[in-house]
Amino acid sequence: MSAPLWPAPAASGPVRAAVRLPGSKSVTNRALLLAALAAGPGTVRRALRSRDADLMVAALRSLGARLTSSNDTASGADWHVEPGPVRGGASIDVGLAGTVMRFVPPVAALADGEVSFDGDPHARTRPMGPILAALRALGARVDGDALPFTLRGPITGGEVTLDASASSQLISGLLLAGPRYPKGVTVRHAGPPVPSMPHIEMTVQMLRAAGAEVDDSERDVWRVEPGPISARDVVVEPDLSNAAPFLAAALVTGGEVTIPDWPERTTQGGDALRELLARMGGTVARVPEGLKVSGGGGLEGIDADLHDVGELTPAIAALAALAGSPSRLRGVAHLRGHETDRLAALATEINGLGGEVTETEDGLAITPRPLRAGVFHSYADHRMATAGAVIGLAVPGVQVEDIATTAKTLPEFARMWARMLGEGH
Ligand SMILES: O=C(O)C1=C[C@@H](OP(=O)(O)O)[C@@H](O)[C@H](O)C1
Ligand SMILES: C=C(OP(=O)(O)O)C(=O)O
Repeated sequence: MSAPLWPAPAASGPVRAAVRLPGSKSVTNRALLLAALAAGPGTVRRALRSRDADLMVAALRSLGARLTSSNDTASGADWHVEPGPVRGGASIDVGLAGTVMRFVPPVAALADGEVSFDGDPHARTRPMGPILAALRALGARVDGDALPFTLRGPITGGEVTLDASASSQLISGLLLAGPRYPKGVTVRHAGPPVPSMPHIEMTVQMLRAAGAEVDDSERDVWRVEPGPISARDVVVEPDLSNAAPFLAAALVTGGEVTIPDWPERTTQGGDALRELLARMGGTVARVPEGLKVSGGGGLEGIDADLHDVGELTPAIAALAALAGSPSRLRGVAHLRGHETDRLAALATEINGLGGEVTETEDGLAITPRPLRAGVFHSYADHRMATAGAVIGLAVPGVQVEDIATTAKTLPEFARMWARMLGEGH
């Protein structure tokens, strides 16, 4: 049975809007996890409320932490987090959340007792083998190399080598729990280059901010010393990856979109939108309120290596399909292991509307063609759904299947999109 179809609104003119985005998924889930492992109670403010964040909250609760929210709205909350001894006996649902499936097992490995993990059907195909093997090498009993699996600690930590070319999260997960292992942890990567390095920098920076000692001076080696994680009051930045479809709308419609509170400095990969959108013809400016992107000067294709910022690929591919010249998106073979095989999904769906997209070994070659009305399937992938919305701005009659899947990181997407299009007309 297929999910409902959402008629993607076509833009009736240039959009002019300010779009306030909820907190970053990546920062929220790291901050909640570190707070749950801290030496005392702490607070995570302006945290994202979404499926992935709620799954993290539920996982940490079932491992023994107490989390209570205030200022709770559909898309944000302040969490008060009281750590407790990490306990076994839990059954954890990871949904389709990479941050939950890769970050929580290393925490569960602190417990003296069995913890079982499972998730959505597609989650069972996402790469987990290297992190489970690493936990096994560090002394945990793990049955299985993918979801579902059960894990039994406690582990003492130490040194481990793994191939993290399929996902940076395989490293981030081991590092985040690392200070709590009696011997700390040394993680060595051996294999093709690790993608999404800004997300590992985010992990290292957030660990250091929480008082952990991290040595990342040698390429592909990370050492986390054992020690307490400090209790803190953390404020989560807006989700810059989720800014992508909204800023893309400025380019597609020749309008202007401002994202308030764009951080001056950040480890979020989404910050690369400033450069990518400028290269595609946008005018990008920091303004007192945040970041403003204006279109109107044409939409050009791009040849870009997105290895560090793979999350942005669906939005960039949507823009590329509407551009005035061809594009090559490179360095993103690992997207085949994301929420869905994003390279296949993007090629199939854009081509289904009359486009010309071919998969390459590590990305996509996109030749713009006139597109027509049709269904854009989302494959339970929030970023496929929002890519369909971007194309729909310029192509009347696009229907995105299962827009509700945006709840993974942005439950308010459809309402925010409508509001953006309503403003300024
Ligand atoms: O650590 C994180 O918060 C993330 C790391 C990246 O994963 P990959 O390295 O698997 O691409 C990114 O794509 C994902 O959305 C979030
Ligand atoms: C790859 C993504 O998510 P996850 O955290 O589930 O890996 C994403 O949000 O683009």
